[in-house]
Amino acid sequence: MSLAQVLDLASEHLALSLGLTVLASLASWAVYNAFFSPLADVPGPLSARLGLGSWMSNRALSYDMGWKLAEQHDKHGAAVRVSRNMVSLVDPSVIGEIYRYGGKFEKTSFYSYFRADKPSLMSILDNHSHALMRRAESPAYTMTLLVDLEEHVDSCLDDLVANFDKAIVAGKGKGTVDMGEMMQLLAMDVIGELAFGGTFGLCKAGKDTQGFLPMLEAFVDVCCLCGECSFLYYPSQSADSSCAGTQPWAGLPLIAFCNWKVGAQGPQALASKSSKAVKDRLEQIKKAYETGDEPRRDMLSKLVMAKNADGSPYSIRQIEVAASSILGAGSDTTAVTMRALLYFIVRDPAVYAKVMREIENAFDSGLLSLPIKYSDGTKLSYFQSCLKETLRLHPAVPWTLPRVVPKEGAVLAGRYYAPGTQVAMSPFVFHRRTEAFGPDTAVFRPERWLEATEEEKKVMERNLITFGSGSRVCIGKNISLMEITKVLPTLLWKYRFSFTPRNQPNSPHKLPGRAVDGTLDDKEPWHVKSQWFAVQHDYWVDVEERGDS
Ligand code: HEM
Repeated sequence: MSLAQVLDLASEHLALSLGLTVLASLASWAVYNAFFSPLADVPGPLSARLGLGSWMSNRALSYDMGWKLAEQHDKHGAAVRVSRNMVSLVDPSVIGEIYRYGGKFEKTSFYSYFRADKPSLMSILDNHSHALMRRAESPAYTMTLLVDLEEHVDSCLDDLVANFDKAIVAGKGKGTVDMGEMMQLLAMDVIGELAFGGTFGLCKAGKDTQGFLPMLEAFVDVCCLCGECSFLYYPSQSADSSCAGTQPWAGLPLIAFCNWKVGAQGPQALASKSSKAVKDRLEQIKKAYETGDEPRRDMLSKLVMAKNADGSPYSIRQIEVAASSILGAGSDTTAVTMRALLYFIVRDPAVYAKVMREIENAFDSGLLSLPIKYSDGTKLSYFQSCLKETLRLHPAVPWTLPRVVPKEGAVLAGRYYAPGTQVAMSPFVFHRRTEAFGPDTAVFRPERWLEATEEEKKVMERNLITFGSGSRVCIGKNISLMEITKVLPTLLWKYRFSFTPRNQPNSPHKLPGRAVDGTLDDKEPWHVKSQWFAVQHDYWVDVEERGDS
């Protein structure tokens, strides 16, 4: 046979050989993952056991993380393999192991997709660098500063209330408002006040004039998808990797997608607002030194004073990244929780009546007055137990909070996991397990927090992982609790709320009702999408003046 004939034959069969090679590689990859991987014995969906990595990506695309993962745990028990190398766990004993202070489990590179050109508290992976950054930025989150932050929440709340009043006038005594949007505008404006030197003016305008909402939504979509897509994921395992930093190739789809989905308006508005705010604040501080005036006290005033571990001051870019990450971490989460708390209260007439009795008594006795102080709102014990129960049943972040098993390996809930294995817990799934909160976990029952003994309360507090747990626990927890404790009692005191009926002419609803546990039901006032955040869409509420406020 001549050389030309050999080449002819080879090219004829090249496509076939290539196809067979790909098929054989995929088959051996799947066989290895299903039967020989160290996680081969952990049950889970077929695609995860075959190592195809598509199960988590599907959750990111289908917005059904919470209930799909809960289904898997109902079917398979306390440990579920959700991807080639990740196991979701729901055993209470592992919280302290995986997330504890001073522990060795680090965040997985999933979080690196939350990073801009510099790491933030949320996206930094290695524990040592995180501890240094947390120390540098913690003055922006102290309890003593919290009191100063209250007046900024009050001013945003005044702007929000004006929208409700306008809707009531327009509706001749009964307004209909998009509570989903209203709560988001408020939460964003509050972050503007706290971390960007002033409100974004969204509540005043009554709408998202800057395009922030679609921007944040697209950003989280891309983070979840890239973070779970194996072809983008595996090359970025190193601790300092980042889509927009050390791996610009991986950042390109992110930026392209954001621009395609929302245009550049949101990111640009945010970038120019943050750099102007930082420059203005540095100028103010300089002037304050000269004139002896006290500069405005907020989170930004603390961030501009932050120092790196070597004593050098934070660069302007570091301050901007810290402020922007506060917007990403603190606005959606707080808005989701405020919407859910109002939902759980209004949905049950007995709960609504009890909350109102408590608030009315507090106003009558002089415990509360407008503007409501956080320290007074914390004394509303029934309201506070409603808040706890909301944090349990509708945690703003239902996604798994994944960590890497350290080089020593780890025994978790009686099974050994090899170094490098990823282990995770979803607050949504865990909070609904009987091993975490007893037999009636699916029921909204605020009384569970009031009836519990001190010992039982301690266990429930430990099992409540809405804000994460241990060394990477949410640093903004108290800020959001302060905001919620001021806003909700004020709105409940001023207005009477009911869900806008879905089956009526001119109903504003556009999506089918879907509860946080995935149940499709037309009685639901909203449509929940469960991804990194459990966001409520299409949430319409009728609002009337209460009269005696
Ligand atoms: C109800 C409201 C909130 C919820 C449910 C929530 C939830 C969480 C969770 C679950 C984490 C841990 C993520 C993980 O371990 O993977 C976290 C971290 C974080 N949160 Fe929040 N958050 C809320 C409000 C806020 C607010 C208002 C701010 C800022 C003012 C904020 C800033 C942060 C930051 C900076 C981190 C990273 C902390 C670190 O790793 O040191 N959060 N949050």
